[in-house]
Amino acid sequence: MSETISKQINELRQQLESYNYQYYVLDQPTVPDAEYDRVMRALIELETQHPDYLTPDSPSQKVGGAALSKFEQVTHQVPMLSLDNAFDEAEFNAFNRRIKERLLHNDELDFCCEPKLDGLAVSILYRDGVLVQAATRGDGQVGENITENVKTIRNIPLRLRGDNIPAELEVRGEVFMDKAGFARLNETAAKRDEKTFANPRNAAAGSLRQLDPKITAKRPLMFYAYSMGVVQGAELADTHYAQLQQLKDWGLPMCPQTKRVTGASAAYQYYEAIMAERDALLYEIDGVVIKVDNKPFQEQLGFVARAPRWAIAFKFPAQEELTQLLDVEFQVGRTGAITPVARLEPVFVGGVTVSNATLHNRDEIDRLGVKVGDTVIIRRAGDVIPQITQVVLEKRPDDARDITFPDTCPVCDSHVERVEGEAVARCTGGLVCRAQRKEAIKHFASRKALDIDGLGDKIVEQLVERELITTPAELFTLRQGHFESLERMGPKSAKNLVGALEEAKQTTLAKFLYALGIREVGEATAQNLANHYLTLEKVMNASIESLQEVSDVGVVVAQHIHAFFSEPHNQKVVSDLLEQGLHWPEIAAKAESEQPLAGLTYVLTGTLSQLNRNDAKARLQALGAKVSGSVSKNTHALVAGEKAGSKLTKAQDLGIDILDEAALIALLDSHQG
Ligand SMILES: NC(=O)c1ccc[n+]([C@@H]2O[C@H](COP(=O)([O-])OP(=O)(O)OC[C@H]3O[C@@H](n4cnc5c(N)ncnc54)[C@H](O)[C@@H]3O)[C@@H](O)[C@H]2O)c1
Ligand SMILES: [Zn+2]
Repeated sequence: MSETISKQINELRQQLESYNYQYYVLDQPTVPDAEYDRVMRALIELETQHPDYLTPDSPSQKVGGAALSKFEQVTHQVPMLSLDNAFDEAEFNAFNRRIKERLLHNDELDFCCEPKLDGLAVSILYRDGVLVQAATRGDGQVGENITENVKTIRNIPLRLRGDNIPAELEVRGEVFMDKAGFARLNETAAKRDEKTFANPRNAAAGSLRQLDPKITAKRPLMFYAYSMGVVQGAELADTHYAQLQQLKDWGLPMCPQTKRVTGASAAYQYYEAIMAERDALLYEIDGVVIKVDNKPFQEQLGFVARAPRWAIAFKFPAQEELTQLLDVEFQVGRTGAITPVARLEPVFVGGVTVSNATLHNRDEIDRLGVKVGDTVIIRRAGDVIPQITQVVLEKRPDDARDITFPDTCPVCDSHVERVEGEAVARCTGGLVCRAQRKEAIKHFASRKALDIDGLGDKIVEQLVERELITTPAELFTLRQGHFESLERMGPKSAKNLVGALEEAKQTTLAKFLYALGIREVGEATAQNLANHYLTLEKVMNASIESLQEVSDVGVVVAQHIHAFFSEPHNQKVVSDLLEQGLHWPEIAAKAESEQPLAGLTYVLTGTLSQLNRNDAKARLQALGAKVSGSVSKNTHALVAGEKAGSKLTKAQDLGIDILDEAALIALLDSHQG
């Protein structure tokens, strides 16, 4: 029995020592604070039940981590301690009861309430008002000399101001990084492929413990004072709150949210109010610190091994927790984007139970290096959706398995496309995929596409939900009776819809191509494709290389078009549509007279006020003209709008014809059928 207890205790101690090392020395924690706190509680519980095993070198009796030897060491005349924790209201009330009993005090106590800043404790020594030394907490007894680094923090005065300045004043407080500064620092680091910090606390610690103060100076560090250490040659106030005011008068920054209250329930209200404000605060906090305000009471209460009895860190519910990644599922969005979603062992974090988290895309999976079966850190802060922030590698099981992205859509089995340079993978079955059906059919029927009069979004939704149609082609198989069965649809509207469908069958190749909803193929691109290839068959068979010859089509769009028409499901819908009788005038059959600008190259420049640039281009192309982006001796004419620049000058130099917008409109109108 006793052997197993001692073994258990040793394991917990070793675990905590390793966490301490990663956290305090490397500034790189591997588990969330909540996990650390749990292990610590388990240790304290065992040590309380079996006091024989309690030793002074147990992590439960020690503060922080050892001072790094690369810095000069500073011995603290008054030890820098940690704080005891309360994790809920009952624990906080127990704290209040304990101290009142110890003080034999029946009335409500005054408390000084402060946000618990998530940074690191620092001691700053002023002699005759001048900053002479600064040190980290280290192990509480011995810290690191970081004077030059602390001097670079902008809101720390190098010289005190005001009256009655003590001969010696040791100020204690927290150095931290605000949320915006932390985000910027990590962004820059990520861009340079440098290591990023897990949280603002580690970023602050890592920045402050730099051997080169010039690096510290570049980091957005801030300081708030929260107590005094050694003080000589000054009268001090007899409450903690009033002492903070004295520090403020001497020019030291103090947290603006600090407040004095009377009684435990007022302190609890403060805790709730700050928790509600938490997301809006500019800096990260992990709770509030409640301190007995009366200084003589503080002295009476004194200390236990590693913390004062007169204060407590009342922690907020954890925003980071450990859980296990059970599986990864792939969801298809309404535009075909395939998103990996993590299925998690349900865990209570940030105030809710979380069982799913998005993994965004393949790049994110690679960045995390995560496998199914891994223990991961999940973070949920405020309203932000839950994120997996880190993998706990030391907890990886032997049978952890790689996450493989599907080659085919999990919904419709169409091919999955991943365009180079884009993080997102997509289902190419735009016309058939159940996940994309509603959007695809709405787009197909929209005004600039097939323009099916009366077929609004609500109707499409009903048709799809009732499974009356699964593809745009099936729209044309619907009879009046089908429409009449829909909500709020009279016989007359149903009849009109059937007529509108019949009418929509007569279209143009450009509109048909646009209606298919190929990614990044807008109206203008569809028109260019039609002008270039003249027939649907040629568009469908075009290679990626050939597609790039079409004006405005780059490699990405070419890949989208090619992938779309390579997908057999889509080919089937296209042939179904043709079978339903969709048709358009053959462009190739156009008489010469209908292509009056064939062989002529136009260039558009400057701002057009009446025509939109894309329309102007499309109309020129419809008349057979080529529209190019640059002026050369082959240019037939330049259309110059307002504020035309270098292209106009070049055209003038080359003696090329120049049209203004009015002339262009006249030209287009003169060829209007
Ligand atoms: N994730 C890990 O691996 C890991 C490892 C070690 C420690 N930790 C975390 O650190 C905690 C222990 O660290 P700790 O000993 O620094 O204790 P603590 O951070 O829980 O509390 C003490 C510290 O609070 C800070 N503080 C902030 N605002 C304050 C204020 N207004 N007044 C007084 N102090 C204020 C001071 O720096 C003080 O040293 C653990 O509970 C755990 O959450 C995590
Ligand atoms: Zn699909």
